Amino acid sequence: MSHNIILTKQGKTAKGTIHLTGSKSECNRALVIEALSGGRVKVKNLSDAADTVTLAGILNSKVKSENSKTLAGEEAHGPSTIDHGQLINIGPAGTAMRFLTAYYTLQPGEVILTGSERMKQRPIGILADALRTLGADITYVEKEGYPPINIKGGFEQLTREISIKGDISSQYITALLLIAARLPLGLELHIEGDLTSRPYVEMTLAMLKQAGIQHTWTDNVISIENQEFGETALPVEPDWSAASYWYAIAALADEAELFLPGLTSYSLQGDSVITEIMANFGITSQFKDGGVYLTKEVKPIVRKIFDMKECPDLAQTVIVVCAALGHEATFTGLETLKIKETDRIKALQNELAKIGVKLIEKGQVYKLDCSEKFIPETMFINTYEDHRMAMAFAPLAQIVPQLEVEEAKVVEKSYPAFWTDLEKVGFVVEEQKA
Ligand SMILES: O=C(O)C1=C[C@@H](OP(=O)(O)O)[C@@H](O)[C@H](O)C1
Ligand SMILES: C=C(OP(=O)(O)O)C(=O)O
Repeated sequence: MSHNIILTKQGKTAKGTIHLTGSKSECNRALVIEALSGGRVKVKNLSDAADTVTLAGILNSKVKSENSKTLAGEEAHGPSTIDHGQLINIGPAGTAMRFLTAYYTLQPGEVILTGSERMKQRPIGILADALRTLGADITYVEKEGYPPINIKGGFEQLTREISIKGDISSQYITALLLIAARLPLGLELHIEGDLTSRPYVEMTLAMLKQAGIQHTWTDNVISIENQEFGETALPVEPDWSAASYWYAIAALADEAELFLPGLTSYSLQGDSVITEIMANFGITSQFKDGGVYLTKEVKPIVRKIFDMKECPDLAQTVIVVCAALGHEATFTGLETLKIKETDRIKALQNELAKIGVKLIEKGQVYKLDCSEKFIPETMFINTYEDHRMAMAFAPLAQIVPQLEVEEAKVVEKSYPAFWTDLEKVGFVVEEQKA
């Protein structure tokens, strides 16, 4: 049974303190690092994002490390033996799918990794090919290049040098970097073409460094030698992608005073660039008292072009804010949106049409046309099993008198407390059976 949410809000003032959960991206890296380190590295402030809870559950249930040998022939660290042909379902978690694909090539035994119906349409071939070049045994169970995949772990490494396309998903690169230090020959990764979502690769390397793993990155080549993890804690910051919805709420309010504890200006998360993006919409971010204060000043919006290549998860947030304000901006760097939880371009086009706004694709450039924009009395938001569709459109409840959002629990993927947090700043959230 799916439940929709009806959102209403009196007035256009947003005031309150919101404690955000930990970054799903940082947590999922930290969990894999922890598992590969055999407990030397410990994650702190684990997120309650469903993708993280799923990954933690899978990694924790596989700890049977006694007496087993790793690929390198040393004593195993962390999860290492797995039951023959075990089926592991990671649901809609893209990072978990990609990171575990690499992770299980190191673990003796055989697994089938699968996910939601959408996951079976999200490509994995580029990563599987790279791992096969290293020597891993990966085969496709259904469609070539897509999950589910069968992994026979514990391979003999054939080479340390591989090439990988950088413009489809940075998650493939992260997956390889996470296991690199456990490869007997290490890894020399040549990134071909443009690198998309670059801050996520930087996050991976920064977290590995915190865990004692050194690297070099020269031009398009990242190298990591075989080396041991250090004994350390990996603290996780609150989620900046989640923070973006609070920036959107502030941007669509007349008055805002929001405090988001735990966020700092020196984040590993590229999505912290939301502070700069939203400055264009009159939002000031002041870092003090161990968090960030957002305030709003109504002013004309000048910036016309937004490149989302380094922060794709912010695209829906920023596009919806521009549409709601009738700001006809141009967007680039949206190519990867088509292979995320849904085809986010199509989903945006469909939902923005409900307020008369068009998102027009011209090659690699997307332009908003707000010439026929209107504000309906009620609006139904389809969410396409995409948490970010629900959260990016929810701020519109400040403008549209009644907003119904399909399948409220979709937000659990990254931000389970989203609806209850909205109530803290005066949104009225009512559950409605679909
Ligand atoms: O590595 C990560 O944690 C992520 C990388 C990005 O994916 P792509 O590299 O596929 O753009 C981002 O969209 C995703 O939500 C999380
Ligand atoms: C794209 C996302 O996640 P993933 O690729 O991990 O499913 C996201 O959270 O927006």
